[in-house]
Amino acid sequence: MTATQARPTGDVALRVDGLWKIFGPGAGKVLGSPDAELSRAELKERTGCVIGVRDVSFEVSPGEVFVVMGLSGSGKSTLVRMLTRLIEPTAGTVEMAGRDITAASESDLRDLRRKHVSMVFQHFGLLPHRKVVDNVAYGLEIRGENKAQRRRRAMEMVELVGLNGYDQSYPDQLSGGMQQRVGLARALAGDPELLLFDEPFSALDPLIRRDMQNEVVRLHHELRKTMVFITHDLAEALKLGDRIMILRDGEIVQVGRPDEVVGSPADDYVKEFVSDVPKSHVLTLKWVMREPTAEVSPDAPVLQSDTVVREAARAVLAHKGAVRVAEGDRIVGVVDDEDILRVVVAEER
Ligand SMILES: Nc1ncnc2c1ncn2[C@@H]1O[C@H](COP(=O)(O)OP(=O)(O)OP(=O)(O)O)[C@@H](O)[C@H]1O
Repeated sequence: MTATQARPTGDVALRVDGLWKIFGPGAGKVLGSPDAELSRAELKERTGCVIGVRDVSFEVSPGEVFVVMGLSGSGKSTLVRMLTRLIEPTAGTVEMAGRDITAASESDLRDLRRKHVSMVFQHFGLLPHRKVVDNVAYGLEIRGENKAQRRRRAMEMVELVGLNGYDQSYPDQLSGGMQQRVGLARALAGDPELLLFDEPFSALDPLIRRDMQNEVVRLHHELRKTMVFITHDLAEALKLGDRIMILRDGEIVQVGRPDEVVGSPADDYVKEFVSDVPKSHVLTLKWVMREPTAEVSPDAPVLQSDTVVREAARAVLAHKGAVRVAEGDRIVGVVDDEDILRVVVAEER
């Protein structure tokens, strides 16, 4: 198994296997023919078909935040829409908690979208003539829940996303950030197993955007929902993702934890992406440590290898000489002032 296909073990919330989307007339005939080997540009030139997503496979664990990142046109929206079959895949399978979505009937799909999966979009999609509380309750209404129940739940969600006092407002009376909070509350109201975010904060001002990212981090800590989050912003991906999948031209370039993507970019495309990242905020000691040496005192402090460099800096700099780095109980390396400063100084440059 290659690094780009690294898979988590244990339970699986979402499994995507060999997923393809080819747009255009005759798209169904491309797979299984030699044309399937062509590059995106060559295929377009030869057949007029466009590859949206090419042979993508990955798994998401329960409670994981899985970020899909790539430039415009890399296939992010097509991929996320195929997960609930808002776009029909050309080939491949999608399984959610063991359910085969690709084989599901229309009524199963309706059920899936009403009860099990919620989506948050860039354009909030709020109903302008409904108050905040009624927008939040909308999905519950469609599900047929009674009025008292859905109102109670909607008010809980309004409070959860920090919109207390705005339940009777209309969407156009709220700022963009607040409208997106309504979108979040609406998505959470039905207690879905999986939340899909399609560039939800791209249209927001940078400060509001940061607030909303923090809000997602907070909600995730609180609710531990499985999330698939689409973005073209690496900083957002690093902040939110337990793992990040990087797409280019519809294909997977790399899947890994933030420190893996920054510490060991799969190719020049990813290297370019991560070149401006403040590395000390992302890299862990694992990426800067050296082999343990005999000179390191057995009394030297021990830090875990998954400690972020920036957080370790104070302890390392405060100690005279190298500190030890451990994985659990096992000492796996040493780090001294110079190793830390090398990362920090490179960042300054
Ligand atoms: N309905 C369609 N018909 C033909 N080509 C399409 C269609 N939808 C998407 N594409 C093409 O598929 C490719 C992937 O598009 P997609 O919108 O998934 O990318 P994206 O990464 O989400 O981009 P963006 O960030 O701009 O939304 C692009 O080349 C796009 O032009």
